[in-house]
Amino acid sequence: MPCNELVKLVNVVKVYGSGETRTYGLRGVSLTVCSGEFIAIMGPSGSGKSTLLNIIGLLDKPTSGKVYIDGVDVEELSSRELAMLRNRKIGFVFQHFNLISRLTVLENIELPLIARGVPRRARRELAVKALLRVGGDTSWLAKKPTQLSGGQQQRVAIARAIVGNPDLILADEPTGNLDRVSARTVVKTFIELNQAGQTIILVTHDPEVANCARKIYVIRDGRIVGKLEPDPSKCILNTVQ
Ligand SMILES: Nc1ncnc2c1ncn2[C@@H]1O[C@H](COP(=O)(O)OP(=O)(O)OP(=O)(O)O)[C@@H](O)[C@H]1O
Repeated sequence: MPCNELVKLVNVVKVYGSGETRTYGLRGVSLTVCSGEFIAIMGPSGSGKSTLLNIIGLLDKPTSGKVYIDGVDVEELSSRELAMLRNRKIGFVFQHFNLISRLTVLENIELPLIARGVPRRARRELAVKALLRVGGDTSWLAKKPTQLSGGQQQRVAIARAIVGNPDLILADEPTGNLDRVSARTVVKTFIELNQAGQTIILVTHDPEVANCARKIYVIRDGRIVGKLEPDPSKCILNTVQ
């Protein structure tokens, strides 16, 4: 199948600090992600997984190297254009959900649409649709995030990530804070989104989550050091009853 290059990194290096505190986040990563892929990134603590995801997600800039999103060289963009590209193309899911506690579930899900100027009624419709798509319930809409369980909060966070129909979902340890049953539900949601055509890049420590992806990259000490073939029989959907 031809590859529509949604993400392309060329020799990306990220250095934090300077002088004695100089630390390498990434030491030269080249990576192409085609539309429709579902990639897991695994590696030990401090290997550069979050740095990589933040650079792909345009939350951070490389020290050197190139980042292209859907063919656009992001270095050429103003900060406003960058924010617009991020808003339209990328949805984020985090380990700690990162929902805003003083807003309701509905308001949290609507956030990416507010930045785009979508009118209120259309926002609500899209938010409800996104919530139902991830297995959520409309009775959650008026609640505050803390009134929900961890697994439910993560579903709300996924709804927020997909509400604007982004090309790419980036998930940083999305099951890291969940019990096994909730983790399973969240992974099932990602699989369904991917089967519907969504591109997903997911960082995880958990082999039972990585084995649900269609490709696994291993990162160590700031470099992609290998690619593993996922074993679906060891995917959490097939191991947790
Ligand atoms: N803001 C920062 N300032 C200085 N060093 C940083 C910063 N962010 C990351 N690093 C360093 O960069 C390296 C890669 O960190 P990163 O958080 O990307 O790893 P990780 O694989 O996501 O780790 P974990 O699994 O523990 O979350 C580590 O040595 C880390 O200490």
